Amino acid sequence: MGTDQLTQRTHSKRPQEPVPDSPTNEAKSRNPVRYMLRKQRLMCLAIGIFTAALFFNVFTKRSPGHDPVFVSESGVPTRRVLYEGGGNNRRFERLGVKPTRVPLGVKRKSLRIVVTGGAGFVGSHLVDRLIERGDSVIVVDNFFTGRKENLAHHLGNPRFEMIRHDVVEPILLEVDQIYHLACPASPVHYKFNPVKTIISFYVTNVVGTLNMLGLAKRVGARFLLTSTSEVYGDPLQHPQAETYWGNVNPIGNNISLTLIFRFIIVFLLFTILGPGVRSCYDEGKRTAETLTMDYHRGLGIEVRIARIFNTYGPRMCIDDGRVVSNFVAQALRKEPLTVYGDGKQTRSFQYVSDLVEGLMRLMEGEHVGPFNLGNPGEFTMLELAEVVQETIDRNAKIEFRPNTEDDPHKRKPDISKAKELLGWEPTVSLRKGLPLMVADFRQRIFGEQKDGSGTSSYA
Ligand SMILES: O=c1ccn([C@@H]2O[C@H](COP(=O)(O)OP(=O)(O)O[C@H]3OC[C@@H](O)[C@H](O)[C@H]3O)[C@@H](O)[C@H]2O)c(=O)[nH]1
Repeated sequence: MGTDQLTQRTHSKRPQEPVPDSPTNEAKSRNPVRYMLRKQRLMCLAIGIFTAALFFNVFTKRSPGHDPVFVSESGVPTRRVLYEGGGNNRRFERLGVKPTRVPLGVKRKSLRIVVTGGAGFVGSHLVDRLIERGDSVIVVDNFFTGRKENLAHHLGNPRFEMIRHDVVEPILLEVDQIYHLACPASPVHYKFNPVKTIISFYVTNVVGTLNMLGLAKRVGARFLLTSTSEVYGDPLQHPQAETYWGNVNPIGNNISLTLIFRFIIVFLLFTILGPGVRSCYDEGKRTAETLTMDYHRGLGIEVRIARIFNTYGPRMCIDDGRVVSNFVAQALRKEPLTVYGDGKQTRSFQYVSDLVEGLMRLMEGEHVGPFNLGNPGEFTMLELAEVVQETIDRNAKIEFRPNTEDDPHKRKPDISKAKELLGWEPTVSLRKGLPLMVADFRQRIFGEQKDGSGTSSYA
């Protein structure tokens, strides 16, 4: 029976089956999807890539508008936009800046970066941005003016390390980039005892810079020096471009003087003339610039030089002695705002996030510098006092005090070079940045009052 039934079934079905005319037709008729996958694999792959690209472009692009501090009001994309954004790079090409675009799906190489003075006001904001960008950061700080609290939020992060170390001593670290910020920057610190300070300033600026340049040479790292607008002294050119050699009292020397010669002259002048002269800072930084360029020209070290103009923002030392921190703290404490001299001297105030953006662009760019990094908006000290009054307390009083010796009469950066070559310009106005600093100061001053001795002087 079995054999008969089988024979019959087979026999009866045979006429209904299509006669396969080729193996392709056979496969197509059995499973068309499988056929597509097997025979048109390339096409499928292309469709897959296209779909993935569409997905990542549409759903993973971050809007730069979520962070008010780092967003360009003028529409100039920030570094973050350069890395993650697309399409808006024609503007940079026009400016001659090479936009850095990482191919889709390929992660940017994480860098190892040392920041000297990284626990300070500017340094800690820079560290925040570098960590946020995905780099590993080692902070080297002697905590002379830097504060651990500025970096407390990074403790425990495996990409963050903090070393108590004075840059006047050599240090060996395997890093790709060195941001050299270590140096107290407030006139209060360097005007207190100039004769003594000149030595420590020269040691910090000269030996510290030499040590970090030496490190850059040993490990092949790129080195960025944070110099200062003070190198222009009391400028005779206004605004100051990078080509201006400056007007620094008391010797009015130029950058080509040799290190030892300059040191001896400045030291002797301090000893003879006594305190009151501010050039220990100016000269220290000018010498550091000279050394940086010498290492670049003579030894081929990759260097960058930033000349930083007056900067303000959260985490500034409250009793730093600089004008913005003084005015803000005084207004909050209901004390009179101390205006030195007639208050007609001018300065340009940049918010710290703008500076950090400029430093990072400079480091990543192709240009040695020097570059002025400052906000060209110019204010007299009386105008600044007015903005502080508007922001904190309209009834705050003004108290005039004698001005300090050699105080520059005016200062304003010409930032055409940074605009053109780095695609950088400040985006945070004084009226927008000041409230952010006030919020931080308010919290720290009144927080300190609660934790402190309990005096009612801040009430
Ligand atoms: O309470 C104050 C403090 C300062 N001032 C005046 O405000 C002006 C600015 O003084 P600051 O001490 O804030 O800063 P300076 O411009 O003198 O130096 C600064 O410049 C650039 C940075 O690189 C330097 O780190 C910093 O020293 C000066 O004219 C000063 O006389 C006041 O009117 N009242």
